[in-house]
Amino acid sequence: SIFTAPEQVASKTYDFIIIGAGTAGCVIAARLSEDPSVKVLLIEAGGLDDGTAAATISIPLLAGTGVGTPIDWNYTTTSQTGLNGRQIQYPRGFVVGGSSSINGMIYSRGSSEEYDRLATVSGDSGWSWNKLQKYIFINEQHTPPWNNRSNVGEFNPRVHGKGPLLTGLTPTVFGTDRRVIQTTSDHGHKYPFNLDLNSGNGLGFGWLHTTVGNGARSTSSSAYLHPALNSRSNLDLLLNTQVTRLVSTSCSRTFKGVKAAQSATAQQYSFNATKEVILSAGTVGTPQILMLSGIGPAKQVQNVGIISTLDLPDVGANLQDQTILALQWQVNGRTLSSFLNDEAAVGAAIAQWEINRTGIAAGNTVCIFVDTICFLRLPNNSTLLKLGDPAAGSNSPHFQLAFLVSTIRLPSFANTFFPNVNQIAPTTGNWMSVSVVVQSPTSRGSINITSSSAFDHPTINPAYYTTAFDIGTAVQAIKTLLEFLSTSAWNGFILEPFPAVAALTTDASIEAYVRAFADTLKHPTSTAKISKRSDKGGVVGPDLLVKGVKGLRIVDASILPAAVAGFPQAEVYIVAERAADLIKRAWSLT
Ligand SMILES: Cc1cc2nc3c(=O)[nH]c(=O)nc-3n(C[C@H](O)[C@H](O)[C@H](O)COP(=O)(O)OP(=O)(O)OC[C@H]3O[C@@H](n4cnc5c(N)ncnc54)[C@H](O)[C@@H]3O)c2cc1C
Repeated sequence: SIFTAPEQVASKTYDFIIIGAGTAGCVIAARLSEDPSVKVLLIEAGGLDDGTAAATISIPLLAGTGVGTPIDWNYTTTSQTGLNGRQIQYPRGFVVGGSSSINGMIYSRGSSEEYDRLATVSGDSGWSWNKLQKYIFINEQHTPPWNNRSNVGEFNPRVHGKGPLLTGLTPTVFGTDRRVIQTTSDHGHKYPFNLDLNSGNGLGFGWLHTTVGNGARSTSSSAYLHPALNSRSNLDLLLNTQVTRLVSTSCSRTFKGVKAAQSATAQQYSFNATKEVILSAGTVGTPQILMLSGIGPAKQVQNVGIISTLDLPDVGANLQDQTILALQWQVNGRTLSSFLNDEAAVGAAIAQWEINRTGIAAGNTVCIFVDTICFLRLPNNSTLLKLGDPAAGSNSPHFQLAFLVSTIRLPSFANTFFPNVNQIAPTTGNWMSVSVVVQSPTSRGSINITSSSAFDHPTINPAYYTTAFDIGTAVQAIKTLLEFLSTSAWNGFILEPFPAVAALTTDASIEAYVRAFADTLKHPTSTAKISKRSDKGGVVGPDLLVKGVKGLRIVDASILPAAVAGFPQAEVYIVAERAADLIKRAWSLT
């Protein structure tokens, strides 16, 4: 059943209570409720992914437009010293499906070494790439684009499974895509083509999967939750209700319930879990709820008047996030701006989508869609590596360059201009944009509560570009991009750089550009990171149970030990699938 207020929920006792119907939470809810003998309650702060939200979420053309709307938590970071003191808008999904309902839809698993690192830091080989294969296969499924364009030679079918999460490649090859691929064929030793970046080999240039299938966005809600809700009576979803804190049994650290309310002034309701409470509130929400419950750095918790239950210093610490910024060139080709600025044309595309989920709107995202991408390492002789190598291994990337295309990817069209923060897109000319991401940042930030109320936003401080490695890697990434675009495939296509890009002639000018324009890529992780059960540091052990307490598990991006070498949602899905299996085994469920 679906409830819109806590008083509607007749039973206050369930076997499992899951906090947050986001990317991970929906997977856990759907998998646990496969066993008809258990009752599962899923509590979500946001609303259902229907009504007006449904179009924003489902229509690929509109992906990205949920940011800054009521289906976004609309957080803001603290002033970032590494970004000239700027504060950054910090989106997170506030709706069923969580961030999988508002994200950029890119599906990229990263390198196998990343999962092997998860196994090493947790001391559990079950988290290794090889052992996780079965969970990857029951999660994801490659599907053809809406126009059935052949994807032969653009991916490896053997590394994709039969799961409910639908992914696919672009419906139309774009001129820029062809030039990227051409460069890999002209200079394969330097710019190697990778048939499938989801194969565990996460380095090189290749085609990018997105979570789009049958012409629509696939989310953890559409893939997992709704099918489960539609077919089972042992799963309840409570909407518009925020968990305000976890409740332990008296005089013990066994967590057997939650308090929840619809606003700071509304009545608080209690719900009890006879088996487990599972926290899936995300990298921001999870440490916030832990601290509100007295679990976290004792001093921080006490500062806002909460009694410390368990001094766990790593709660809210180790925040890692990646940044994005774009470089733009005027090119010899038509752009899509006229379509995107033409309300009637966009309206017609959406009307066509509503009829049969085809056409331009069934493509991919409107402003930062990527068909081709590369994940690269710093040169082996880079002095930056003397600072230490934060990548998961020697086959894992330090940075990413993504070749941005817009919604209509007809062969004769060029890319549009992707403006950085505070940049205004030119109204004339045809533009190509390429984004730059430091994949393995060493800067560490934090999440902290500001009051004892769950309804006050926590402080979010990603501490961007506060290490020499991060800024140096961004500079190197931009230099690599400039070199890549000077190869022959781009001759005659690139006319001239945007003035701000033309000014990038020295390391100092590139660094200034990064600090002026870098924005969040919206990939925060690691605020409740995993470690060996015997390790003093970390928040959860290899089974994702919170250290030092009983009955409480965390399953979301906060447990990841480090920023993801691909894009995080794929890894969150994979972690959630294995976590569901661990929970089922712990309670002998089917
Ligand atoms: C705009 C945007 C673009 C992105 N683009 C990409 C991309 O293209 N590819 C990619 O791989 N990743 C992308 N990401 C990141 C990716 O979506 C996230 O890393 C991933 O979805 C996180 O999953 P999660 O389960 O940890 O958290 P979420 O999916 O965010 O789920 C957390 C859920 O908990 C709920 N919640 C929080 N607090 C409470 C509370 N107190 N009570 C009840 N419920 C609560 C939230 O409302 C939410 O539904 C993007 C993210 C954003 C925001």
